[in-house]
Amino acid sequence: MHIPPSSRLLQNTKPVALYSSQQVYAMEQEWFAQGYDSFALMQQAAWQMTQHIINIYYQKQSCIANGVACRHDDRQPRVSIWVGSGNNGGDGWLIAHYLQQAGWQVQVITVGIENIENSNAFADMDSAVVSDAIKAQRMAVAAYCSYQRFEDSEFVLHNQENRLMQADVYVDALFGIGLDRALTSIYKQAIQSFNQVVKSSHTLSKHALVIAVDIPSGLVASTGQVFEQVAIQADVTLCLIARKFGLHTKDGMDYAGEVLDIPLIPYTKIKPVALLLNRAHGLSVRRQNSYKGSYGHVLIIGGNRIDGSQGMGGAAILASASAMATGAGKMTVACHQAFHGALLTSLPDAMTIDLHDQKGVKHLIKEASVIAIGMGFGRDETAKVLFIDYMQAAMTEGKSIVIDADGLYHLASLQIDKHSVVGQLREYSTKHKVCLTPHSGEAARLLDKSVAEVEMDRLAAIKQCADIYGGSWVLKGAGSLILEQVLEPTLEQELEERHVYVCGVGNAGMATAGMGDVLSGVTAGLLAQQDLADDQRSLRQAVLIHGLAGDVLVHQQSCPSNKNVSLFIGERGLQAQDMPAAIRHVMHLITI
Ligand SMILES: NC(=O)C1=CN([C@@H]2O[C@H](COP(=O)(O)OP(=O)(O)OC[C@H]3O[C@@H](n4cnc5c(N)ncnc54)[C@H](OP(=O)(O)O)[C@@H]3O)[C@@H](O)[C@H]2O)[C@@H](O)CC1
Ligand SMILES: Nc1ncnc2c1ncn2[C@@H]1O[C@H](COP(=O)(O)OP(=O)(O)O)[C@@H](O)[C@H]1O
Repeated sequence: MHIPPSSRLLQNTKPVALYSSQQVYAMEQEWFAQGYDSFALMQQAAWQMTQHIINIYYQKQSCIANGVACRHDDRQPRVSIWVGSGNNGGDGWLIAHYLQQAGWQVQVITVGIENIENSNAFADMDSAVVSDAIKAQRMAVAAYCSYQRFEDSEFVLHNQENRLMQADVYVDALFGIGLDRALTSIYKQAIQSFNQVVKSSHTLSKHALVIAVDIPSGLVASTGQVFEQVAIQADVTLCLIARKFGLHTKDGMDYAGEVLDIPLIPYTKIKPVALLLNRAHGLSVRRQNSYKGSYGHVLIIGGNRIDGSQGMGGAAILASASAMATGAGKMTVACHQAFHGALLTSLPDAMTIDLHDQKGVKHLIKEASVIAIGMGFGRDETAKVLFIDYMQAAMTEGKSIVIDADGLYHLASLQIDKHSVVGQLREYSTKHKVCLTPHSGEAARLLDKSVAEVEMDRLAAIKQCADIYGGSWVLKGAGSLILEQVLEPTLEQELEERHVYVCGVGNAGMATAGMGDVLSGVTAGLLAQQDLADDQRSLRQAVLIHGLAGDVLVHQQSCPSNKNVSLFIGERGLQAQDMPAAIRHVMHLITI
């Protein structure tokens, strides 16, 4: 993934609107309803994609050999275009036709197409009975584009090394936004074969390029789901009409490669399902005439040790160190006494109290500006009683609340118990900041669903969480989703559907234990700093800072502004404990 350099970490561009397949179909229908022709749109799409393919290919040719420009060879490029039976395949046929006109050597591989029509090619081209995909196929066949049926050939499985099959560019036009379920056997086989052929081209050091038409086949555009890890592995996706949600969450991030937009039709009024964020809000510098009290007091409640089981003191340490790294003024940690020593060794700036000292903790809840509860809090009955008690105290005192991990576990079981605290929290969250930060497993429990059901439709899951429990939510994972509560909304805001945001930063190095505790700390630390504007201390800002900090540790180019800062660690081996230093660095970079 391309990571922006520090000068581009700030939010100076508009978030990218993301749409579902159904919405893109609706845009097309709006366009056709105005009298525009669908086949003309397909031709336009294919023509523009052809130009992109030519440009990308030659750009790549001139960049190989370690950035030293070298002349590409004189032979015409070879392209292998894999087409399915729908309109995505239609795009592929037309691209084949146009590339052949441009002098490229073209080979079309068809999948799932019974009969290739090669007679009477243009007799009924204007007829509405003939689908756009068939029209496209006829045009390509009439222009003598060579083609082969995947089903007939058995070629891929047996002749992967066959030089005839080797190409410089592979175009995937098997499925576009029409893919909505797990692949049937022949398509699965075709996609696996496509990836294998590309791989064998790479081994012949051909620098083969894979370009997906609209969306890599195998990836569901509305959800980002790939079934059984079978999808085209694209270098570039040429995204038609509007950016698809599935390209930026879950598996989409692994398969889409670089995404280039080909808008084709003008602005639509259809509201996107989500907005992609890559930039954080800039932070103002602190006032000189300020003191620790100006930047809030965070109370972390977590880090418990249940008798006879493992302790989770690290969760509280990571959360508190991260909150301090965002610039919170003061920190108290209510954790099991067994961890006080360890906590003070790593974070001497924190104050400590025993998690089980109910009177003392409730007194501190009064003092604090933000309560973050649940990280390593414990799941037993005693912990549940404490959770209810501390939640009620925090609500009575009107505090901002962050709930994570075991806090979410208790919330889910209190929902099953029909405990009044759930309703109270829902009501409370309409007037006060409440942030809830589950991963899919925790969300599944909160929704009484399986993890697979949550993963199948993460957008629906985060909306259901917000509907049931109220408050602002992040559904963590690759391409975390964020849905924020508007406090005391106007009637207009109440009627308007809220935006879901997708976090466009962060990396797989962050898939290690404790990263969620870090996020809770960042969220609480920002909330505490009331000198910051609402957007600057929002949940989406916290998720962005957390992701950017992960990127600073993994991608050297993320922190070029300060050559003296050496935070680079790399993806494998990144640990949650590395994050506070990177958070501090990001906080500095985004201060304007
Ligand atoms: N004129 C326009 O509107 C423009 C459209 N454009 C292009 O059209 C693309 C959308 O085309 P599309 O709607 O035909 O869908 P596409 O992805 O080609 O395949 C649908 C077929 O797949 C089938 N199918 C689904 N899942 C399956 C599975 N798991 N296993 C097996 N089969 C499965 C499904 O079957 P069904 O559900 O009907 O049974 C159906 O037959 C879009 O991405 C863009 O590239 C551009 O040219 C711009 C102008
Ligand atoms: N592949 C990834 N890409 C981007 N962010 C990730 C990835 N894997 C994990 N993260 C982020 O790291 C954090 C992990 O949180 P969580 O699963 O709660 O960890 P833990 O419970 O161990 O603290 C989340 O914010 C998540 O979005």
